[in-house]
Amino acid sequence: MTFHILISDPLSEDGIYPLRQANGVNIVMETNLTPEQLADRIDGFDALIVRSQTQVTRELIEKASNLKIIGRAGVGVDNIDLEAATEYGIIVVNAPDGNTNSAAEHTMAMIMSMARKIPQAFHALRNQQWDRKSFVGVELKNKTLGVVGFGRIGQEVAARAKGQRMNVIAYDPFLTAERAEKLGVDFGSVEDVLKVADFVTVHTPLLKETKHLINKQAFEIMKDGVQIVNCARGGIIDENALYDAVKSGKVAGAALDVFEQEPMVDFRLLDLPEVIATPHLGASTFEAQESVAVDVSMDVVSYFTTGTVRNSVNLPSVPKEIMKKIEPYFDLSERLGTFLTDLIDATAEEVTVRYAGELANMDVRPLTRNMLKGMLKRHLGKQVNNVNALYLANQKGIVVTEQKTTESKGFTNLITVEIKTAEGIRKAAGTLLNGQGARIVKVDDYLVDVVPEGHLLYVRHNDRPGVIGRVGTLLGQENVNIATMQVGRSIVGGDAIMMLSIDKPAETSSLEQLGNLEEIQGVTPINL
Ligand SMILES: NC(=O)c1ccc[n+]([C@@H]2O[C@H](COP(=O)([O-])OP(=O)(O)OC[C@H]3O[C@@H](n4cnc5c(N)ncnc54)[C@H](O)[C@@H]3O)[C@@H](O)[C@H]2O)c1
Ligand SMILES: O=C(O)[C@H](O)COP(=O)(O)O
Repeated sequence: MTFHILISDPLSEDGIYPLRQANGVNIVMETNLTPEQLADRIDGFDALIVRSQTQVTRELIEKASNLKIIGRAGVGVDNIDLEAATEYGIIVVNAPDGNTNSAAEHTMAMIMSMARKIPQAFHALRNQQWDRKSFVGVELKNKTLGVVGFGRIGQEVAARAKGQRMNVIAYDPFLTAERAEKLGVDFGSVEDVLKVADFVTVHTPLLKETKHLINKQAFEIMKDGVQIVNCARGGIIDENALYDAVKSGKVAGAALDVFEQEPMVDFRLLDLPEVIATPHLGASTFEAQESVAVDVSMDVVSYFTTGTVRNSVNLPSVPKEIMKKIEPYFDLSERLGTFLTDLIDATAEEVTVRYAGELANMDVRPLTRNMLKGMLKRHLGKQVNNVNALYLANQKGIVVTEQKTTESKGFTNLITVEIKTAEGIRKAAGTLLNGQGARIVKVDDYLVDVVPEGHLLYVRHNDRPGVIGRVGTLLGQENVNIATMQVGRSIVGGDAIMMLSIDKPAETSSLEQLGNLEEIQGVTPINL
């Protein structure tokens, strides 16, 4: 049987030698196809290998009736419709480590070029102007670099910036004080970073949460004369807001490798002399291209020879027999992870998952991974799945422990998730009720009975007469319909909680008003 592979973006020829050496493969390289031509060509291929340029849309996937694996020779998978790929049973693999170094080096090259106005000076010289006055730069030494997104590339950039004698302050939802100390950087909230940085560089994926993370308000809190870099993804910085901030003089320099639309169509930013740019070249080195092509080719070969892959972005690796028994708990596990993450406003350091009842006699590792997926997806987005969740948690320094006991306190099975942060331990327990689906039955030490889906509000309050009524009245006035309400308390007149299920997410202003009500200690929205 022949395995047909289409490579639709330029890949290093040296890097695809694992494909060339494999038996039974037919490799087609067509790197100039329009989306329409690609859609016409895709049927009949077993594998598609891309970089960031090919848009692997749902429409394309629906036309690809033989497609089994998509290889992304690079990190970002935002050009691939992962939901559609998963839905159609197509494995997506990427090459997460292969271009880290090149992207970090490019970021430093951009920072230094921007600080010393090298592209502008070169441009003038090319035009035969010997101008030494217009291009006075600033030193990096003793300046503060703010790194937003402290993953593989963010950390490599920080290490290089320290080599330039810069101070580094970073923000990442997974960065703890201990880890920051170990890596020799300061850390704080995203606002802390933006307020003190002389240079800001972003290294997050493009997610719903990071879209326009650097916007008008973010620019307002930055130092006057700040310089800003985006070598991660177009869209993390709001380009209109950046244009205004540069025009007003607030931002003294911007270095961009990536854009909201690629290939670029709106060149307005480049009219500004303070802006320098490259056309998405962060990973464009011989070394990185060879490395990502080798990684992704090896995974494609491994897939069609053994059925296994190393860097899956969407493949649940669960043995069939185990899957059948524990499958009903997959969704509950994931929701418990997301529920607790929404509840906690601090970085997870340790996670313990306790399985009680019949589950204690089974291999529940896939459930733990699913819970971690629920926990991590808020910040890592689509790249986290059942296969890579534990790896990613460990990479973030989170210690994960499973515990089992056959005693389940009245439930056939009970899954309790406990998350330890610098602020203490929070926990939630859930079960499947016979015929009635999933329930969260305990939050911290409060007994509840909550269906873990939709929009929830977790309200901490003092157990006093009239509080529940006031909450109901206010939400009514705000046109928020309460579907269900659960109340739990420690002792009469002591601390208590309300878990409300509401029909639509509450506006920030409604949450603020709720939080200001008498006897209310705090309100946390949870979206499952
Ligand atoms: N310009 C290029 O050619 C090029 C090359 C390689 C990678 N990239 C892009 O760089 C980005 C980072 O790549 P990586 O390999 O370091 O990924 P990574 O997954 O190792 O790191 C991303 C980090 O962002 C953090 N994060 C998520 N949401 C956040 C938020 N709201 N605020 C702050 N941090 C947040 C995550 O916790 C994670 O630690 C990706 O978007 C990738 O596609 C661009
Ligand atoms: O996410 C990535 O790996 C980079 O953006 C590189 O993209 P490229 O493969 O198109 O150079």
